[in-house]
Amino acid sequence: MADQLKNSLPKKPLLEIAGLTRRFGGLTAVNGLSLTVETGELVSIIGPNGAGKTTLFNLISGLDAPDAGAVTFEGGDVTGLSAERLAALGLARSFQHGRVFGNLSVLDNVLVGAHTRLRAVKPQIPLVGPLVELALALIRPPSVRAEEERLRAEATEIVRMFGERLTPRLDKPAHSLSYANRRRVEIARALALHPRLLLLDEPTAGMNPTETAEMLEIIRGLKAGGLTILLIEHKLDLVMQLSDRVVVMDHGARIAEGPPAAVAGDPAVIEAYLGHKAVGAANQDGPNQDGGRDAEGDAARILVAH
Ligand SMILES: Nc1ncnc2c1ncn2[C@@H]1O[C@H](COP(=O)(O)OP(=O)(O)OP(=O)(O)O)[C@@H](O)[C@H]1O
Repeated sequence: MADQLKNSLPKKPLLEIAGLTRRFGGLTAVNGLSLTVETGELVSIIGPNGAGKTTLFNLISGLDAPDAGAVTFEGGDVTGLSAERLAALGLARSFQHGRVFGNLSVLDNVLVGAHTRLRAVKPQIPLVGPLVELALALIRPPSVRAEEERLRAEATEIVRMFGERLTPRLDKPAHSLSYANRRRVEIARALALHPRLLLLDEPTAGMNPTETAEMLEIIRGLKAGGLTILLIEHKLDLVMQLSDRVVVMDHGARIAEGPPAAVAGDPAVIEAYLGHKAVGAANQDGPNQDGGRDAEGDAARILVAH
């Protein structure tokens, strides 16, 4: 009976953003944005350079606080919570330029994610708690050793998802890895948190077509496993293949939303990309000078071709 009642109630979205706003001086980077993500969905956020996508991620993941609006995660208000608290609640993210602990090995980077998760679920005893933890770390009783072994096995398993790219490098320091591999490590670390929601900020930036295709398969696998994903991605062919829904931002606001094919054919979306492309071409210091890539030009071509 209780189950029947539960099933008949309207399902709450996993993530709900309402009227989110962030200003930097006179610039409104995110402007009254509202958005929902349902459990199991893969929603992509696209938009030209400077549209406000990363700022939006920073607001959702607790790296920055909004000037107005609210973020609700699993039905609870999480607006303004710290990134660490949010990670403990199951909200993990990767960064646009990849952030790893350079001096730690691949495995230890991933273990950081697992430990963050464990710290969150363990009861914290005020004052004596840290002393008990220190004592356990020094004495390493069998129960602690067994838990460490279990975590290492789990972290190794996560790294194996990235195949020959990462598995032979388990013990290598992260600073010795290629850029693409550092990005993979970062995603592996986020997965070790056992996230309920994974935020991926341009996971294929700086990757060649082969690496991009590999990452597409990894994200596809995560989605097939039921993980809810919010993705920022400039490579629109990847967005078109992966997304259940696409949200298009420009100047901090949502200008379109819908299934990939519908969004691709939306004249406002094409205009936003082509407009930025024209500005970028006319201005040598413009946003298209980002690492020499021409993502907006590529995006505009894909949209027009659709
Ligand atoms: N800390 C900050 N201080 C001042 N302005 C900022 C700050 N962070 C972002 N901005 C500005 O806010 C706007 C949105 O930036 P944001 O990085 O969110 O865009 P984006 O859509 O992620 O762009 P890209 O695709 O190039 O990564 C830009 O004009 C940017 O210059």
